[in-house]
Amino acid sequence: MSTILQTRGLKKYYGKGETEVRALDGVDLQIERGTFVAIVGTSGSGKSTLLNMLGGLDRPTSGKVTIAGEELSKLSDEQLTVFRRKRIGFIFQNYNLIPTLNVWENIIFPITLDGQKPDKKFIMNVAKMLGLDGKLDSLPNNLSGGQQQRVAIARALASKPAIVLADEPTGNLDTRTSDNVVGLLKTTSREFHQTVVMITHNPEIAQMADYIVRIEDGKIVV
Ligand SMILES: Nc1ncnc2c1ncn2[C@@H]1O[C@H](COP(=O)(O)OP(=O)(O)OP(=O)(O)O)[C@@H](O)[C@H]1O
Repeated sequence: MSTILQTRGLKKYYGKGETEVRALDGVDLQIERGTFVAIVGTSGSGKSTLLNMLGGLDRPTSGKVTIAGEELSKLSDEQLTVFRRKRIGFIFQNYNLIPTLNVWENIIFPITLDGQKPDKKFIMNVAKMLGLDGKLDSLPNNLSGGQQQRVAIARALASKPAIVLADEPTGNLDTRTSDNVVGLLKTTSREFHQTVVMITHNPEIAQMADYIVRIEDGKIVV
């Protein structure tokens, strides 16, 4: 196995002096290619901050994030945006689908934004695995929550990113749908050799991961 993602001495402090919040306080993390990792911890422990740093959505106060050999702090904002679009797929709790675009258009949206041609065969395969092949012409509003989240997963996988980052992807779903969605995410990541890092509050969902990373007060605890 090879390391796809690594952090060293990662810190993110918000504010200064008495109001300083140490959201991340020295995180050393190493994630191997193709693994499915759950990040757990109480509210305010630093999970979303960590995911934002891993995805290059925000810059750390100090420390390093290296993805596929690329150290993110060495990239300009513009380079980081391109790197993110090409190498990282994001899945959020509230799906973030575009209501005026149908399912297929939503799935390929980030690829077209990047000026690339979608790999139709690959995406159809992903859509099929996620049970969306009969829904490609539907608008998001006509889908259930679970179906909308599956569209968001297909969109995240469509550009074949090395890493998929998911922030509470099942937060708005009932237990059975959550199990299904995470099971599918696990299957697709295995099938397409993608690394998945997922935040969850739900211990049962966390148990579905290959590894669990627990974070407390901005630090990883074992
Ligand atoms: N932009 C910000 N400005 C100031 N403080 C922030 C900011 N973002 C997060 N924090 C603080 O950093 C700490 C970690 O927040 P974070 O959102 O990473 O926690 P979390 O574990 O994801 O929480 P939750 O499970 O509730 O989403 C919290 O104390 C939070 O209040």
